[in-house]
Amino acid sequence: MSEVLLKTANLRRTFGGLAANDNISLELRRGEVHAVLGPNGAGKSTLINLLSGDIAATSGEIFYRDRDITRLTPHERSLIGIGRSYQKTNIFPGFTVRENCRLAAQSREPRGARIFSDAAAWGPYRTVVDAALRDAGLVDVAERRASDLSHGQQRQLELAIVLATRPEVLLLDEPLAGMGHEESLRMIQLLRGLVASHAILLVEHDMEAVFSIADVLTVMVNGVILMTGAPEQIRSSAEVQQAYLGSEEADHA
Ligand SMILES: Nc1ncnc2c1ncn2[C@@H]1O[C@H](COP(=O)(O)OP(=O)(O)OP(=O)(O)O)[C@@H](O)[C@H]1O
Repeated sequence: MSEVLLKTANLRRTFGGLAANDNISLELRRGEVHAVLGPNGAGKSTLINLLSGDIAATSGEIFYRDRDITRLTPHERSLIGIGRSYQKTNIFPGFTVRENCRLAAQSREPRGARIFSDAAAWGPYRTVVDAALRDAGLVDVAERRASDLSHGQQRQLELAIVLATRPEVLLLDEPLAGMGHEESLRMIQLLRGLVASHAILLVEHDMEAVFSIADVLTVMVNGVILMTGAPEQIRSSAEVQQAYLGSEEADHA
């Protein structure tokens, strides 16, 4: 089996009296897309926020390889190889696509070592920026201003910005949100190209896309894991049908 990069043990987060995540134990492996499904309010965003460090766990642990990272800040997690995208765009609109990636690449350096004003200091980032642009399908628009990109290209730039931080783990929060069919297919193709070298956690409402790309699915309901399994197991589970997929299909009927 492939290498476990990120693992949680009995992770819990409460907001007042509500357990938004409770007893969450899961593993993200290199070479796998692990999708997290669940109805609105199930706790998916809370889980991503806990893994990225944007919110603190109430109890439980998060391990990166064998290191306990439960108390690390988001920046510290980014430095060791955990990258996340946000539902809300994280782009500098007045900068070019390439400049956005350069800034992200530079953020990997310890704070004192950053020299934003010196363009020559960006040289060492060229390789990683070029790779991020290539892997996110943006080579042809690298010199365009981010604000001039289409919605789908801006979502690709979100991905490029994360890739420029050289992560091994990608935490992707609704990367297909607001995309048309063609744009979604393009993004799925790009994600497929990244799987071999990364562990990918995907929160996404587009079921067709999720089932077309996920190797493992975790279904959450009311803050807890209902089931984790391969796509065919999830699809054929009566429990999952009842708790989630059935109601989703009914919603879209
Ligand atoms: N900052 C917060 N303060 C209080 N309650 C919160 C906070 N963040 C999330 N919650 C609550 O925790 C529960 C889980 O929310 P979460 O956003 O993680 O669900 P979700 O599965 O991502 O939903 P959606 O699919 O709608 O994005 C919800 O009941 C939500 O209202």
